[in-house]
Amino acid sequence: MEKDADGFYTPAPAAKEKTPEQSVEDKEAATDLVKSTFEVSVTLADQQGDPNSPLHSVKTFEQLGLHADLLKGIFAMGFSKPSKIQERALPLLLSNPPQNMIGQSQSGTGKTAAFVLTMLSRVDFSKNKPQALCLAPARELARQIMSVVVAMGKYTPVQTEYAIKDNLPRGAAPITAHIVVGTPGTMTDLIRRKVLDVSEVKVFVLDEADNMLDQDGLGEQTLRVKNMLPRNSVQIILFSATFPDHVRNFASKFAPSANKIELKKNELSVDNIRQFYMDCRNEEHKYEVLVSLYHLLTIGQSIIFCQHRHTADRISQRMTAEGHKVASLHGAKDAAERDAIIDGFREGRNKVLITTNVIARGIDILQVNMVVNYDLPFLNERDNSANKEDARPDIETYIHRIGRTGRFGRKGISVNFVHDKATWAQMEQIEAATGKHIIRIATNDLDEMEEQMKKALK
Ligand SMILES: Nc1ncnc2c1ncn2[C@@H]1O[C@H](COP(=O)(O)OP(=O)(O)OP(=O)(O)O)[C@@H](O)[C@H]1O
Repeated sequence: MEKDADGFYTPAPAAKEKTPEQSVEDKEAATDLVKSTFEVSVTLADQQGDPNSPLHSVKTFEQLGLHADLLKGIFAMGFSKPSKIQERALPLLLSNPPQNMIGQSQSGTGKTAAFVLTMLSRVDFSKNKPQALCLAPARELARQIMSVVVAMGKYTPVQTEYAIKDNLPRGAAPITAHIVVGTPGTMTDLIRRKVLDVSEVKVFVLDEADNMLDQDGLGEQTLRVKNMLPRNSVQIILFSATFPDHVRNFASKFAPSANKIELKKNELSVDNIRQFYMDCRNEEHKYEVLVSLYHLLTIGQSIIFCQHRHTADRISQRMTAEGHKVASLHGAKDAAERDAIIDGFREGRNKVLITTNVIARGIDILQVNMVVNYDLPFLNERDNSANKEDARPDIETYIHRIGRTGRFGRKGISVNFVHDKATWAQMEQIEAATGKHIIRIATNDLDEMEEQMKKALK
């Protein structure tokens, strides 16, 4: 086990709309910030290897022996040095013969670039066939991953295709693109319809892998895709900020003999996200408190998470009727609308996004400096135990939700609304599981909230 204690993250630039040039400058400045304070443990599939050997960690992108066109793409994105997970994962991901990887690192620390670079460097551009597939749990995340593939591959001849709903019409010609990114249902459908020929696939990536493998969620569909791929010749890459025990075993079977990079349990969320809670009297009071926070929510950008679609719709309609500008996004909206809403938010046209767990994972919008858990995430959804005392908090989803702020060393704050015994108990369990203190802010003291917010974001 290797320990790093290089210091804390430093403040992010003010949240304003940025020109592409400014974003690149920000990222260059940010590269130095992700000197993590967290511990990772590296377990090599080949037990003879020494995980602390310099060969298993790089300090520069140049050391990776990447093609010059890829290096050019990386630098054009404003990345000057690899982040910790990239330092550790990339040498293992790129070594030959290819080896599977199960990689864990906190939210916003640069996992995407690690797997995108692997896909791009393994593809043979002279073959017009799909060679790398990447699955994500939601179309918004698939589109974001694709934007990284396109940016990083800007100076390569890479061709890409989406496997997301409403992208390819019935009767579409076979895909000739090298890299296909999508969601598992559509990916399965395209393979079955023979629009996607997988015979040349050599890299298979699951982003948010614990979610993709969860038996109660997307696990079955993901397994179906894997079972259609060539046997034994595909490099399987699993990445997430969380790998709860109940999926770890399955992950090890899914990606056999994988190199593993793991976080310690109390290192699951980054320290640069300050966590608060507000003690509301009841459901209606939650709404009033949210409205009273509107000014603070719009200082930068913010995401409000609800457990149900109807709550997201209801509060956004009410707030809109009362003259506030908010957008709402959830899985019941049609594909085109979802794309327009997330793009509008990404571009800063909307500053407050009210949503469900659909974008709890992976979404990377640097200007988001506040996350509100209007409802805490909980499990036991099927028994409809929303307000029952036995509703267990969904710790992983909580970690991912608050991770929508505090990206790549920036600062951020999260606020939980608690309003009864059950939500109190859930929050205490979250505190215990993450080992992070959640600070109370009075609901009637907006000045304190503003003060705390300024302090946290300084
Ligand atoms: N080496 C780097 N230098 C500068 N910026 C980087 C570097 N690597 C990644 N980034 C930036 O850091 C941000 C977070 O990266 P990314 O979205 O890959 O995080 P993640 O680890 O996948 O997070 P999550 O667990 O939430 O999905 C992105 O804006 C990305 O462009």
